[in-house]
Amino acid sequence: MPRKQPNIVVTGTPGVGKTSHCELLTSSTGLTHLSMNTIVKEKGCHEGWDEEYQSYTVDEDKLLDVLEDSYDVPTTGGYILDWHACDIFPESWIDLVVVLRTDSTKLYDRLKARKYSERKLQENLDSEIMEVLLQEAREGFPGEGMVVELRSDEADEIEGNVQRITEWVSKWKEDREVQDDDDGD
Ligand SMILES: Nc1ncnc2c1ncn2[C@@H]1O[C@H](COP(=O)(O)OP(=O)(O)OP(=O)(O)O)[C@@H](O)[C@H]1O
Repeated sequence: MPRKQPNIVVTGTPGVGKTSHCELLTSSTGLTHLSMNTIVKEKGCHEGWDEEYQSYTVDEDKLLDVLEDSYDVPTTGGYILDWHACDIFPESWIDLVVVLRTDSTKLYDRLKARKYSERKLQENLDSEIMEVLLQEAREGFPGEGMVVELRSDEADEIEGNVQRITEWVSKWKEDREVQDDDDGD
């Protein structure tokens, strides 16, 4: 059975604005925000805390099992998956990948405000400058129009991005309804 609602991945380097976008998208689209950071922590999808990186070492297989078994992500749809990586998600689960991008000086300020270590800060800045997540998204989701790159430098850009994604969701649903009607004929 095809999904009645789409699944969207919102990805990007830490600090780029994923949470800020997802919170607004939840109310404008009616989709459910699933933060992988929260699920990893709450459902124990990890192999412990890494002191050096100040983050959990994620058990990706367990995380995918939880998304499938507890949330029915691939079959019911209707989720916004918020994660700083996208290559763990099977292509068949996902309808759109949004890669948020930001200027490195702005990212520096945002991560500095979080008191990231110099090493972690530099690694994330390098990742943003090298477009690591954009490449990952394009390789993992090669289908036409699957990956959208959006700027998240200024606060007022968030609203425009949210509007654009919300319009995409409406169109996706309309197209499915037309298809269902055609199949019913
Ligand atoms: N487009 C933007 N313009 C100005 N400030 C922004 C923008 N997007 C996010 N911020 C600010 O940057 C900080 C980080 O944003 P946010 O938590 O949404 O990032 P994130 O990508 O979800 O990070 P993480 O991956 O660590 O969860 C917040 O203080 C937020 O207010």
